[in-house]
Amino acid sequence: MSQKLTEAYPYAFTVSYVERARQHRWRCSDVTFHCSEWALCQQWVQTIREQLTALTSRPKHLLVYINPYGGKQQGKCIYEQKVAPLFACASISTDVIVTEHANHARDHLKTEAELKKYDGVVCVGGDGMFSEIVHGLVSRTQRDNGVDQNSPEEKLVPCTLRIGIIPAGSTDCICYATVGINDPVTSALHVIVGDSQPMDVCSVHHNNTFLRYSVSLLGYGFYGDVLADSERKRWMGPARYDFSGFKKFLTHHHYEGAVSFLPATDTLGTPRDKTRCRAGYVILYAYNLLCKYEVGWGVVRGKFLAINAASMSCACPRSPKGLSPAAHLADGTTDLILVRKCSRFNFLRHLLRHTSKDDQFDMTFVEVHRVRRFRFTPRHCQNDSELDLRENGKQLFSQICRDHPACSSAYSSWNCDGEILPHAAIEVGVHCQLIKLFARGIEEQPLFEDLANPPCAL
Ligand SMILES: Nc1ncnc2c1ncn2[C@@H]1O[C@H](COP(=O)(O)OP(=O)(O)OP(=O)(O)O)[C@@H](O)[C@H]1O
Ligand SMILES: CCCCCCCCCCCCC/C=C/[C@@H](O)[C@H](CO)NC(C)=O
Ligand SMILES: [Ca+2]
Repeated sequence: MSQKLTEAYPYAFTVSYVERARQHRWRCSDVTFHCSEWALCQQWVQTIREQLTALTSRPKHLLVYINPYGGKQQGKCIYEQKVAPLFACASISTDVIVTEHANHARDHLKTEAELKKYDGVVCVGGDGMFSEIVHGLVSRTQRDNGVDQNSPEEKLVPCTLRIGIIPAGSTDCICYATVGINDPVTSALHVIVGDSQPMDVCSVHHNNTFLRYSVSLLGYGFYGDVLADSERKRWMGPARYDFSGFKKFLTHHHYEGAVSFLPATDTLGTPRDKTRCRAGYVILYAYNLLCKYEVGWGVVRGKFLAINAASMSCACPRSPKGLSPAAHLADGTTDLILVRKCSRFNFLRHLLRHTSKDDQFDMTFVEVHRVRRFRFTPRHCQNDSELDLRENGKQLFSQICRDHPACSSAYSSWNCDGEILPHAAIEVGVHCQLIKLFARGIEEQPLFEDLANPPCAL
């Protein structure tokens, strides 16, 4: 809210508010009120300020990290031109750090940042930048609470600070799947009004050693290969995914192994539901504990083109309904999608269904399970020297071996939210609602917008 004293209207004040626009976009609008007397005008201004200050869910001081090299390298410009003026208008003060190298934000959060000073952390970038913030905050929280991240069975302590995402990346799938659009102004307004959306986080381990956290996609086979190839083509910007996607589609590699999983039989809903995760979805019973007892584990062995675990829909501009359209953001489960070896034609049909209304799971070579934990063991894991070399970190030799025609199709890599994991054999557990975002989930489009959604003052 701001107070304007112009000659034409000496007793006037202006209120800025959020207005809903098309396709989940939010915009900031102004309305100016005129008063007959100065004192009355002051009384209004003071009362509105008091009301706004009393809203404790709204952040007052934020720590902002900008990745100047994400997506089309517009992060700094997007923040300065579109977001900073809105934060200033809402009286939010900020400490801004423009990152100087990869993992700058993660390491700063993990060790240095004075987190007590802030009401939230905002990242300007893509899914990779968000992942840095998650790793920094989750690791810091576990360290501060004496929790050992290396134990796959450990119950992790939830983070208290909320995270805001100002989209400036290539895929922006986490922003898209939690807000409904990758639009910097909309995301800034969700931060300002103090929205809160809990979110699940998967921990990924290998041999009782912590590797990484994942919130969107863990993909072996097709999505792992696409990522590995596209990382070498970062100079192409977001188009690298299309190029590598086409290339890897033609390559058509399959990978052998066993997937064991603990089905989430006690939750409401399945991955084949027609219902979608939308704003206001309430979890009736949330698991924060990882299930210790290995009862009811299932095993699927075979040759796979893709093994995907989608902890959220993974909707993005490329695929507006996502890899698993009915997945939920905060139900403590991940949707395990197994695409068995099939013809190129059938795989193309499956991929194209991500972009249409048809069910991508309704195919004989695709199966999907909603799970709380899973493990993957590649077929040659026990005695294959290539894997031992990779897992010992001898990356150069491993790369030479992978490029050799005889070795090239034995193992893929895991795509973990856009980062490549160094191990093929992994164990994954879902930690229900470990983090919170400045978001509210995708809103249903109301029939009568004005009645259903009263405006919200900044
Ligand atoms: N200053 C920097 N220099 C180089 N790399 C950086 C810097 N800051 C962050 N990074 C790294 O850049 C990687 C990519 O960033 P980001 O996720 O923002 O964009 P993107 O990969 O284009 O988008 P998306 O992840 O949505 O596909 C991240 O993994 C992050 O660790
Ligand atoms: C030949 C036609 C192909 C059409 C295929 C459309 C399917 C697109 C599905 C995209 C899902 C993206 C899931 C998001 C993963 C992110 O974690 C990661 C990091 O940003 N992005 C990618 C591309 O790996
Ligand atoms: Ca989930």
